[in-house]
Amino acid sequence: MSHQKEEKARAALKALEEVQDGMVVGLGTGSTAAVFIEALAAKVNDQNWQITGVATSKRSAELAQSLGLTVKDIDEVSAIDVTIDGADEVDPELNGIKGGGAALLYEKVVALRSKKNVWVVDQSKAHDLLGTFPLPVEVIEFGAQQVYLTLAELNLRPKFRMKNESERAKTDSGHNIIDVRIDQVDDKKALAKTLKAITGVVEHGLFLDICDKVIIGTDPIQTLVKKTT
Ligand SMILES: O=C[C@H](O)[C@H](O)[C@H](O)COP(=O)(O)O
Repeated sequence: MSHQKEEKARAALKALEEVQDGMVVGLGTGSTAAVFIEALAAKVNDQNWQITGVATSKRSAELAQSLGLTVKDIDEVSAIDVTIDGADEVDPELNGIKGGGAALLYEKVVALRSKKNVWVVDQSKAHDLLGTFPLPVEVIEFGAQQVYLTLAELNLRPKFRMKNESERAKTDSGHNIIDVRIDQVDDKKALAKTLKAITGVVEHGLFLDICDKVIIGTDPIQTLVKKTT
């Protein structure tokens, strides 16, 4: 197993400690979240726990169900106790970039209704400043090129995410993704507002003030916890 995979697995397994019998658990998307889902399913089967999962993508729902976990739609639960998800980049204030796997929209919907959000990452995701990783912006198909032009006018160096040479990638909602570069942008909160205000933009992958805890799967494990003011 590669070093990075080992760290992802260590973080994902540690996150099991966040879950107790009876909880409704948000199931993130990506390779790290997948390890968590597998470990959670094993724990549930072993301990005979009653856990309800709320998935942040079709593939996480399918994985969880294939392992015997109960999965409900977000609109079928009254609350989500904790969500365990991966991230593409995280800073020391627990702000992050998500959506490398195109699941940012459902991930943000689930995260914003979760009592606690825990991210599981390997060391390569931890950065002092956000912006090394391209920021995904989810846009509706109609007029996507117009949004692209607007993002170019904002000097965000947009690039359509492609499925193959001729086809644009699509999210679970059937939207397109435009990846932008935000390494030159100092005020990420202002950028988040600007992006949300563009007609045609559904969501962006800046997760600001959402995460409560980051587990970095180094040996020994490092934990970052949100400072309460
Ligand atoms: O859209 C995908 C998600 O935001 C993932 O959580 C993120 O890309 C991290 O994925 P991984 O754990 O595979 O690095």
